Amino acid sequence: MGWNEPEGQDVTFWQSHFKDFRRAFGFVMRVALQAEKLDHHPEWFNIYDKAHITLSTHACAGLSELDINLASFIKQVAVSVT
Ligand SMILES: C[C@H](O)[C@H](O)[C@H]1CNC2=NC(N)=NC(=O)C2=N1
Repeated sequence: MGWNEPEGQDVTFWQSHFKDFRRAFGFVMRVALQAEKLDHHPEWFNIYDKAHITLSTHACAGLSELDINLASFIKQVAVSVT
């Protein structure tokens, strides 16, 4: 679990070891609600116990404060899922 180094224009978060689908999708749901609140929407992938999120800001074709803000929220949620 963790962030990759920014590669070019985005930052990717991955979490591959949730215990099951319920936890992985619960994580995605919590991030979705925060994304809607911030009006800032990730690109993501989920299969069973894996969730993979890519953050970028289309408006500036790169990273913005909103990505950093959402990234820190995502990390907090991810570590709180047991
Ligand atoms: C109109 C609306 O505020 C914009 O289209 C928002 C919506 N969500 C967004 N999400 C992301 N990731 N980047 C954006 O530039 C963006 N723009």
